[in-house]
Formats: sequence, structure tokens, C-alpha cells
Amino acid sequence: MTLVLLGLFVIFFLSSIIYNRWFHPLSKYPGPFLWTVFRWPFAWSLQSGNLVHDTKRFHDRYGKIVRLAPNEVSFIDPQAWSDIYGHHKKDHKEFIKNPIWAQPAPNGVLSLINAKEKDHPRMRKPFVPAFSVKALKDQEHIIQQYIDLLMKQLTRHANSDLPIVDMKDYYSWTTFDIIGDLGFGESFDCLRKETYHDWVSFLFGHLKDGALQASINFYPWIASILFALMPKSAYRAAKAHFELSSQKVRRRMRAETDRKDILSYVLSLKEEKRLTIPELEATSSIIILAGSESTSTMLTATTNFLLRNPEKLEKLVQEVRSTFHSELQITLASTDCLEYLRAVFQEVFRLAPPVPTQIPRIVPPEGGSVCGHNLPGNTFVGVPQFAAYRYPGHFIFPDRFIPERWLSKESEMFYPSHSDPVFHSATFQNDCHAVVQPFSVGPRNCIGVNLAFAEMRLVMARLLYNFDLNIPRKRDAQGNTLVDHEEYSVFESQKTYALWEREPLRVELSLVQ
Ligand code: HEM
Repeated sequence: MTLVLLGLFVIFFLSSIIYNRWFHPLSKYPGPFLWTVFRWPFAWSLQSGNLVHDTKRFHDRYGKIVRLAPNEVSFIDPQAWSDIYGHHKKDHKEFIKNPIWAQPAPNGVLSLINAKEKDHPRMRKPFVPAFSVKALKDQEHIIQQYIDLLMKQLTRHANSDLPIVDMKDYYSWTTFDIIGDLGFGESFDCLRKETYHDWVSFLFGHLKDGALQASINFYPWIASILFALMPKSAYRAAKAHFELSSQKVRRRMRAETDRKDILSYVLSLKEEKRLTIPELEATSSIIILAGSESTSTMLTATTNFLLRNPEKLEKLVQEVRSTFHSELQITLASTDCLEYLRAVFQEVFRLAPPVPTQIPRIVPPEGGSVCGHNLPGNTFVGVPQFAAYRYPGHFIFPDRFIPERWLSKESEMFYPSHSDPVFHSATFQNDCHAVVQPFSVGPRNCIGVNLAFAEMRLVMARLLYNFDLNIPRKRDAQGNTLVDHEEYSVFESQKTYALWEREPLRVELSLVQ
């Protein structure tokens, strides 16, 4: 009997390899052998934090279309953005959120970001005015207030005996405090106390658990056993975190205030047009995560690239300090004209996108087309940002930090630094700007783009106006000061669990005299 079972298993095993590799409808798409016949190499790479780098390696080797698992194809052509994430059209149905990832909150309800296609427009609409340019203008003083506090804390450190800080923490504290206040009228008080709130520290662990849970979800037939083996602390933490954001929502709903925060726009609607309370609770915790983590990641990555490229840092400092003659002049409106700062952000989005993985979608059951390829229903698809943006067919010098590639050729700033490969006005003409879509596209793109840019511009401009930033200096045996660029952390080599796992970013600060 055992032999028969073993024989059946071997036959099943071998025939699924043969089918997946040579007879499956996706067999014509190239990919690494093991990945195309089994799901586990993908799941393993995902939960060990290497998926982003593995996917890039495969696209560099196989080209713009790669089969990453028996039922999954990855596309990096710019056309794939609108085909996969774009609006529903007459002959093109909207692709579906992948339920492997889009799981309900602990109250059993899907949040805005995970909502089913039929519920998504209803849930998104009430938030749209809260993220408009007009709303942002009304909220600018709140954002500036937290940046004042950031500058105050950094000034204190710059004046101390040890003027070295982990900027990753300061950026996280700032963006969490801002979204706590703008979202629910309550700061997390991270900046003032210079420490993470429980909610925030939980979140970083939660991202890792999320990658592990998604890996397990690929195997529904053993998922319940594997979930039972997961540490119970992960569930308790998820529940505690959800409880905290629910309390924030409920407190905000009870508060009698005419404050223009994000929830005020939703609460001002008639009940039938609002999200239900459980939906609002589930969505609130997503707004806190989405509204803080990606922006602080972007600020951390920008600082890391600037410190590793001192000539670019110098050029940006020059732009900021020659534009403003008082810190009070640094506003949302006035920072809009900083063209080199904008180019720096574009280049950091390209080299270290805050959402570096493929944002998972599924082809609708009746099938669909991506970049002219007809795919069977239920195929998993996505555009992996990190791989797409560093693909040598899309950008010249794809791994080099050259913000100038985003400037107009007529700009006064369009000239190479000493460390750049020589470039001239035609060098970047074939760069594929259209592929860089860090906020995604279509009906489920990022609702917080304006807020993200506002925070990024104000924080970076005020930081560079007030401080000189340096890689922390070491001393050699003779007491001479050394700056070792070779040893400094490289942002893009970090692991990813949906978002980047950010290591400390130590920066030496000195106040500009
Ligand atoms: C540099 C900063 C940011 C980046 C790169 C970014 C990127 C993205 C991306 C790629 C998506 C699409 C996710 C998907 O389809 O699954 C998204 C969705 C979303 N983002 Fe952002 N985001 C940023 C900042 C923000 C901010 C400041 C907020 C403010 C609260 C925010 C709130 C949201 C929300 C609520 C969604 C879900 C939208 C929907 O499903 O309708 N994001 N973001």
C-alpha cells in the first residue's frame, strides 16, 4: 500500500513538472526552471526578503516578461501599467486584487486598499476631497508644526557632543506624527518623546508576518496547519494594533470639533454615503501605515543616496540655500520651484521605489491581455518596480544616481558631476520615464500623492537649509578624520517585505552658521 501511494505521488510530482514546464498555457514565457514548475521558490524568496532582488536578476536575464511561478507572469514594459492597473474599458475588464495578499482586517472586513472591485469606488470616493491640493493647503500649518519640532530636536543633537543621529527614526517619527494628527486629530507623540509608539514598532514586525502569511496562503490545503504553527504573538499583536486604530476612530467620531482632518471629510457625509464603521476602522489603520511608512522610506532613501553622492548633495544644498534667505520662506508653494529637488526625488523613486515589489493583481476569470499577450483567467500578474526601473533597456547607466536625467536639457543644472560618466544633451534621450510609476496608476492608485510630496519637499528643503549632513566620520590611529564612503550602508541592498526593511541611517549633523 505504501509503495502504491509513493508511486502515485512520484507520478503526480513528475507529471506536474512536465505539465507546468511544457504544456501549461504559460509555458511559452521564460523563467528559471524551478520557479516555473513549483510555487515554493517564489514563496521562499518572498518570506526571506529577497524577492525584489531575485525578480530583478531574472528580468535582467530573461527580458521584459518573466514567469515567476507556474501561474504568475511578471511584466516590466511601461504598457503593462495601464493594462494591469488601469481603468475598466469596453474590451478590458479591471484586473482583480489578489486575495493571497488582500486579506481582511482582524474585524473580518476588507479595508479600502484591499476592497473588492464592486465596493472600492464607494469606499474611496469619500476620501478623495481629504487628499486634494485644496485640503492640503488648509493642513500645511499642521505639517509645518511637526517639521518645526523635527528641526528643534535635530538642532539639539547638532549642538551636543555626539551630533550623530539615526535619520530613519526621525523621518518615521515625523511622518507618523503627521498622519496621526491629519488623520485623527491625535499625534503619536513620537517626535516629542523621541521614541516609537507601540503601534509603530508593531508595524515593522507586522510587515514581515504579512510576507510569511502570503507565502503560506499559496498553499490553501496546508494553510491551517502552517498558520497554527505561527507564533501566537503575531496574532495578538495584530489584534492589539487594530484595537488601537479603532479606538482612535471612535474617539475622533465622538469629538466635537470643526477641525479639517481626513476623517472630517468622511464624517461630514450623510450616513448612507459613508463607509460603515467597521470599514472605517479597517481603513484607518491602512491610512496610518500607507501615509507614514512609504514617505519616511523615501526620505531615508533620498538621504542615503545624497550622502553616497556628495557632489549631488552639494548641488541640491546650493539650490535650496540660494533660493531661500529665511527658513520662513520655505512653504509648500515656494518649494514647488525647486527643480533639482524634484529631479532628486524622481531618481530616488527610480532607484529605490518605496513599494519595490510587484503590486499583485489577477487576470479576470474570462481572461485578459497584457502588452498584447492574451493570458488565461486567474493568472497572477504585476509590474515589479525595482526590476522595471533598473532594467538596462529602460535607462542608460541604470544603477547610477544621476538626477540630471530628469531635468530639461536647457536647465542650468544639466551638467555632469566629476563622478558621473560623461553625458551630454542626447545621453538620456532614450530613458523610459513612462515606466516609473511609484504611486501606481488607475482607479486604485495612491490617494496620498499630494501629501507625500508635500512632506518630502518641506522636510528635505528645511533640513538642507538648516544643516550640513555628513557620513559619520571615523578617526585613524593618528587622530585624522576619515570619511569612508565605501563602508556606508547601501539602501537598495536591504531586504524587502512588501516594503523595505530599513536599517539605521546614521548621519552626522552640523548647524549651518
Ligand atoms: C512616497 C510615498 C508613497 C508611495 C510611493 C505610495 C505608493 C502607493 C501605491 C503604489 C499604492 C497602490 C497600492 C495597491 O494598488 O495595492 C498606494 C495606495 C494607497 N496609498 Fe500610497 N504611497 C505613498 C504615500 C501615501 C500617503 C502619504 C498616503 C496618505 C494617507 C497614502 C495612502 C494610500 C492609500 C489610502 C492607498 C490605497 C488607495 C486605494 O486603494 O484606493 N500613500 N500608495
